[in-house]
Amino acid sequence: MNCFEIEGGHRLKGEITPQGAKNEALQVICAVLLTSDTVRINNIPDIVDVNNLIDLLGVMGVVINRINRNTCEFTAADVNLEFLQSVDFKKRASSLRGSIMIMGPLLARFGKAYFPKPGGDKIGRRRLDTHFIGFEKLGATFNFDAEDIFYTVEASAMKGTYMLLDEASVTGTANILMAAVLTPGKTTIYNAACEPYLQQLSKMLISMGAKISGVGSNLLEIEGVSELKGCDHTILPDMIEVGSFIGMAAMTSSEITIKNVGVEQLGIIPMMFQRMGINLQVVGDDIYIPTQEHYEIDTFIDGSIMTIADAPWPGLTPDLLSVFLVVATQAKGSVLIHQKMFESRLFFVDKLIDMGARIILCDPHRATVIGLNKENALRGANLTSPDIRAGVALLIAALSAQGKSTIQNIEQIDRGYQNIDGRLQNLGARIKRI
Ligand SMILES: CC(=O)N[C@H]1[C@@H](OP(=O)(O)OP(=O)(O)OC[C@H]2O[C@@H](n3ccc(=O)[nH]c3=O)[C@H](O)[C@@H]2O)O[C@H](CO)[C@@H](O)[C@@H]1O
Ligand SMILES: C=C(OP(=O)(O)O)C(=O)O
Repeated sequence: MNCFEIEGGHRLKGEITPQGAKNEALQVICAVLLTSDTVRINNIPDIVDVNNLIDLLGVMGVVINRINRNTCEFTAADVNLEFLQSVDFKKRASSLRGSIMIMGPLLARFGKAYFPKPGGDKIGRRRLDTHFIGFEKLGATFNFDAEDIFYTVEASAMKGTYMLLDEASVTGTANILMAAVLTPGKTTIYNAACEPYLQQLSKMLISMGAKISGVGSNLLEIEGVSELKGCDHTILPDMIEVGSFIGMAAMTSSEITIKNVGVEQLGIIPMMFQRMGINLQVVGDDIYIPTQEHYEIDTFIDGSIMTIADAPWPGLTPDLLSVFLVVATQAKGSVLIHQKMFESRLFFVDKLIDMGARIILCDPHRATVIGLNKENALRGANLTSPDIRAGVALLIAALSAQGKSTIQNIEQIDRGYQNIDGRLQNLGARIKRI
């Protein structure tokens, strides 16, 4: 097991370019199963979760042609459906969460799909009801083997319909959308998630011949078509990486330019960092963060302590709350971090408290952070990364801390961040993989 050894307290400087978005990659790579034609995808992040999904498709019979580190061609002409019952399939599919999105395409194209318990971050209960209720509405029958934890959906004929999702699930919407594009008739999905990941998936499906309207809203209308063709798709920059780098620059008092961020698709992320007092400037499609010795958290207009909470898009993505929390530890002022969606994502604050941060964990969903205003640096510590985003938050804390830190379980960070140590070394970070 690798770990990171970090000597903190040094400023960083230079330019960094975000990788392609992990959560978009997982959607659009699953979408290649919708056609027997070749689909080319550019700007694929070279990260563990995405590589596991590509390998899974490969063993399912999809022909994969890796053009270079970040570009792949996929041809799903012969998919081996029998493999979906094998032990190997169960093992591979359950190594990540995003692979659940093979179900919609398989159901639409072959009339059946199977799935074991999905993997992904252990950040609280993560139900799949929305996915399966949606498939059932389209006419599929659903079976859940509770002993084996194995999900089955089958349909001899599906038909477009109206559905109101019980929640705006990101992967659920993607799964139902991919099933609906090949389902005869009109499907309406209300309370659809509308993250840039889904906008990009829709854009790709439209270029494959799908008929979708309402892209970017929570009301998607789909007119089913009988087949889809190949396409060439480019993944957006990873907005979670962009946010992580903004937080890192502020915490380490560094001057950093984040290149080609896809600023139009960042939603309220830059504004929320500005409310944390961080000076960031949008220059073309780059974000420039000058060295800042101090940053002061805004209050609400009435002077009360600000709350930073997650919400379905275009609200603030839950995947950045750990970064906002760590950034607040060195701000001037106080903030309440409210993680509404997940119930086990804030426990890593214990480690920040060990490093000297002033945080009160009010309950599993809420933490109050009283900023140190950089008057006392955090102390280096031995840390373990509990999940992908807490892992990055701890990495940022370690880079800002006085002294040496080690971070164990960095496989969690590698799931979502491409060559993070190498890219941070280029900015002058003293980080070693040992
Ligand atoms: C592979 C992938 O793309 N993973 C992302 C995806 O996971 P995923 O698609 O699994 O997450 P969902 O959107 O289904 O749900 C996430 C959590 O939020 C809750 N919920 C969801 C919608 C809603 O309107 N209200 C609500 O409370 C759910 O009950 C669940 O606890 O979306 C999450 C929410 O942005 C992100 O954290 C994950 O990184
Ligand atoms: C929670 C995340 O990922 P996953 O859904 O793949 O576990 C994430 O990307 O922050």
